[in-house]
Amino acid sequence: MQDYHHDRARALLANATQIVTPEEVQAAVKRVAVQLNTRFNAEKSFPLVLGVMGGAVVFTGNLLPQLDFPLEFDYIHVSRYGDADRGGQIVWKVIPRQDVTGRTIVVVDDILDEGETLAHVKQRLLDMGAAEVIIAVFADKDLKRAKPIKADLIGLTLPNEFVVGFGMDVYNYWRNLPGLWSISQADLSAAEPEPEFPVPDAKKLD
Ligand SMILES: O=P(O)(O)OC[C@H]1O[C@H](OP(=O)(O)OP(=O)(O)O)[C@H](O)[C@@H]1O
Ligand code: HPA
Repeated sequence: MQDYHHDRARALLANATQIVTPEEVQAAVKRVAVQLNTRFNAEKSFPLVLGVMGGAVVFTGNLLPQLDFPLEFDYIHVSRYGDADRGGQIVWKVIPRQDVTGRTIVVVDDILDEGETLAHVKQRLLDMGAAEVIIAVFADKDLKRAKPIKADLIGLTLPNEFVVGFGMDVYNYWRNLPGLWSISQADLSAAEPEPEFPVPDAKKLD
């Protein structure tokens, strides 16, 4: 079992391509930190920063020590991809625990992909009475189509590929990489499996 996961994780990475270096990752985190500092040092507020677990764990851990204004931190836990490489139902594992009524909330997440997760999170916080919800993402995936939500702060823009590293996983592997890697299309579940036996011609089945 351990061997299986070890070998599978290594094989996925061996087929992957590095698209962002660790240095570029750190520069992106800094860009988001500078923008948040500029904004929150200019106003006397006390935002609640909410990391969206689990993907945001690395971005949040790198970002928080670079923020230099008073804030409160907590996390929420929402998942839409689970163990898959395609989004499905949104599952809340930890809901907001603070009273968010009237507060400015900064939601921190690793990636805005189709935008379903963060659109849902933002709406839930507004429904709970938050005054303002600011979305800060490490990465925004360029899908070349409209999304249900736009991030207010973006560290970097990624191509429309399935990416791992800096908190992002494929099948729960490789959240720990300091740079970003694009997983080979052939390794994703959308890839057509080779038929084991010749597939009968549909016309001959009537
Ligand atoms: O924009 P979307 O298409 O909705 O996808 C973005 C979400 O997907 C990932 O979470 P995931 O559901 O994989 O859970 P995880 O954070 O535990 O990896 C990521 O952390 C975002 O929260
Ligand atoms: O490209 C991705 N990689 C990892 N997790 C994700 N969740 C949404 N998109 C992605």
